[in-house]
Amino acid sequence: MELQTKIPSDAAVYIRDAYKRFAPTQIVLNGLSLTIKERTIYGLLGASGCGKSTVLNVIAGRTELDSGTVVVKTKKRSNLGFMPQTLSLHEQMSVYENFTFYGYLFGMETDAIRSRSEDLLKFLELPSGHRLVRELSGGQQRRVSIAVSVIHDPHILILDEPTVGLDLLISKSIWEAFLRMTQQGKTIIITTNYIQEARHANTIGLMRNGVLLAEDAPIKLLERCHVSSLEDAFLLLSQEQEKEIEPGPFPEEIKPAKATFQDDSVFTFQKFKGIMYKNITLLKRDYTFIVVQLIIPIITAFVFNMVIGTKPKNIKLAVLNNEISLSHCLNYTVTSCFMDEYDIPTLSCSYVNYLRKEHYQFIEYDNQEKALNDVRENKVWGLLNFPHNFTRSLAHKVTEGINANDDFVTQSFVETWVDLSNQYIGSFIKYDMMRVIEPFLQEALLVCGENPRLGSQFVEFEKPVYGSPDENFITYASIALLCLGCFFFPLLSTALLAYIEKMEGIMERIMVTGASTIEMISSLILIQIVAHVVQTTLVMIILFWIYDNPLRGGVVAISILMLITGVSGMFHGFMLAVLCDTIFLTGYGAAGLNFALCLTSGLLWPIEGAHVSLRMFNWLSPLSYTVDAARALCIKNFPLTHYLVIRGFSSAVTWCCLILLIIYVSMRHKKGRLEIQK
Ligand SMILES: Nc1ncnc2c1ncn2[C@@H]1O[C@H](COP(=O)(O)OP(=O)(O)OP(=O)(O)O)[C@@H](O)[C@H]1O
Repeated sequence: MELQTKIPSDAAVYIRDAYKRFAPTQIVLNGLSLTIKERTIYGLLGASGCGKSTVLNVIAGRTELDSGTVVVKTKKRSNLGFMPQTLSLHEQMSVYENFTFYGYLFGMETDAIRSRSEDLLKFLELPSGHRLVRELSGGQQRRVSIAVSVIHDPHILILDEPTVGLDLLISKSIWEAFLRMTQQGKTIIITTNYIQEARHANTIGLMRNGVLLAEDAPIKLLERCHVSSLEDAFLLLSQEQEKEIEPGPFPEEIKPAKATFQDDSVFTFQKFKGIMYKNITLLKRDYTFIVVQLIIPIITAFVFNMVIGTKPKNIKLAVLNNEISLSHCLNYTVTSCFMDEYDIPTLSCSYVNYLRKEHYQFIEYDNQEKALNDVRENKVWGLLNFPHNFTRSLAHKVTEGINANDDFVTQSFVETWVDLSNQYIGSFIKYDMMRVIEPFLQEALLVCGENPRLGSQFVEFEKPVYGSPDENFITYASIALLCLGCFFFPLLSTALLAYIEKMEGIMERIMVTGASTIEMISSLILIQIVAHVVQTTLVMIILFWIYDNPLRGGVVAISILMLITGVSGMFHGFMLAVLCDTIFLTGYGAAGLNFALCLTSGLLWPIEGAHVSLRMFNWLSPLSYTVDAARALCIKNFPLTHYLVIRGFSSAVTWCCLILLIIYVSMRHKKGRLEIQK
C-alpha cells in the first residue's frame, strides 16, 4: 500500500533499488532506480555491457531481480511491444508473414493484422509486404523489426538499440516515427549507444556501474552539467561517480522480484496457432528440408540392408591338396564308399566342393611355404592342407574307432591356417569349415549304406524356439537401426530448427510475447511428427517388406513405440538446442549421442558382452529398453502385456517426461538468454 502511494500516477514503469547479478562477482544492477513516464520517450544510455538490455528484460518480465521493486503499469503482455537488439526475424519469411506470425501470437484476427500491416508499412516507409525479409536492406529489416514489435498496438514499447548500424537519415526518420507514436499515447523505452541521438528523448537515464548517474530531460542535463553535448555530460557525471559514489553492498537477503502479467499462461490456442503458422510457412518455403529429412533415412535403410548381414562372398583360400589336383575336383561327386578297399573316392574334393557352395574361391598351391607366404601377404585369407592319404586315414579312423593307428589319425585332419586379423572374415571361414563337416560326412556315410547320423556332432539342434535357422545378424541389427533412426533423425532436425531460432534471437522474442515452453515445443513437435510418421513408414517398408527382415507381429504396437521414440528424440533435440550455446556443441552433442546410442543399443554388439560397469548402467540409455521391446514385438511376437514390452514403453514415456522437465527448468533458468550472446 505504502509503495502504491509512492509510485507517481503517470509512471508507466517504476523500478526501485534493483539488484541483479549473474555470478557472485558479476553485479549488473546495483541498486538502480528509474521512473518512466507515460506517453514519453525514455532513452537509457550507457557504455556497452553496463546492463541496459538487462533493465529492458526486467521490464519485459524475462529477467528476475535478486532484490528490488519493478512495477509495469500494464498487466497484460499484449500491451507490451519488445524489439530485441538482434534482428530476431524469420528472414526466409515475408514481411507480411512475420507480421501475421506475431499478430497471431497476440491473438489478432487475420483481417486486423492485414489492415494494421498496411498502416505500419506506410508509417515506417517500408517496401512491399510481400518481400522476404532477407531481401531487404539492413535499415529496412530494422524497421520491420520495429513494426513487428508494434503490430498489436501495444501501450508500452521496449526497444533495444533500434537504430544500431543505421545511417543518420534512417535513424532520424525512425526517431520521428517514435515521436508520432508518443503523440498517439505510447510510452517508448529505448536503449542506445549513440548518446547524441538520445537528445530527442523526453527523459534520459545515464547508466553506469549498475546505477543511474542521472535521470532528466536532455536539456536539463546539459544545463545542470554546464556542457553543450550529452557525451560531455555523461563524461562529467561518470567522473563525479568515480570520486563520490562507493557502490553499496549487494543485499545479503535475496528477495526475487519480477514484472508479472496476467495473460501469461501454460497453453493458449491462439499462441499455438501462431507458432504453427510460422512453422508451416517456414517448411513450405524451405522444402529441401523436408526432402532431406525423408531422403536421408531412406538411403540409410537401403545402404544398411545392402551392406550389413550379407555373408562375405568370393573369399580366396589357398589349397594344398596332396591327395589329388584341385582341377580334378570340379563337378566331383562321391559315388563310391570311402571305406571300400579298392574304389576309394577322394573326400578332399568333396569337402572343398562343399565349401565352394558357400562361395569360397580356391587357389591351388604345391608348396606350403609359398602358400603361407601368400596368406601373410594378404593374397589369400587362409590355407587348407590335405594330407596325401586324407580319405584313407579318415576311413581308417571311422572304421577302427578307438583302435585307430596314430599315424592315420594325424593324417585324417585338414591342417588349416587362417588370417584372423579381420575377425569377421576369419570367423566366417572357421564357422563354414566346421558347419560343412556334418553334411559332407553324412553324404559319404550314406553312400556306404551306413547311418548318416554317425557323421553328426553329438549336439542336435531342434527347431528354434524363436527365429529361424537361417536368422542372421541383420535380423538382430535391423530393429536397433529402426529405433536408432526413429530417435536420431527427429533429434537432429529438432535440434537444428530450435537452435537456429535460438541463435537468431527468435526464441527469446517469442517468449517475450508470453508464449510458453509447452506452446513452442508442442507446435514444433506437431510439425515434426508428420515428417516422422512418413519417415518411419518408409523405413519400415524398406526394412520389413522390401528386404524382408522379420516382422512377426505387433505392427501397430511397434509403430506406436516408434512414434514415442521419435517424440523422445525431438525432446532430446530441443533440450540440446536450449542447453548448448554454440552450433558446434549442438551438432557434436547430437552426433555424440547418436554414436553412444549405436554402441549401447546393441546395434553393433550385444550389450551382454559389454563391460560390467556399462551393463549395470545401460538401462540409463534412452534406447536400451526400447530396442529390447521392439525386438520382443517384431522378432518374438510378444504380447503387449509382456514385461519386456511394458518396460520398453514405460522407459520411452519416462524419458520423454524427464527431458521435458529438463527443458522446462533450463528455459526458466535461461530467461532472457535464449539467444546467442553477442
Ligand atoms: N542471462 C545472463 N546470464 C549471464 N550474464 C548475463 C546475462 N544477461 C546479461 N549478462 C551479462 O550482464 C552484463 C550486462 O549485459 P547487458 O546485455 O544488459 O548490457 P548492455 O548494456 O545491454 O550491453 P550492450 O550495449 O553491448 O548491448 C554483460 O556482462 C552480460 O554478459
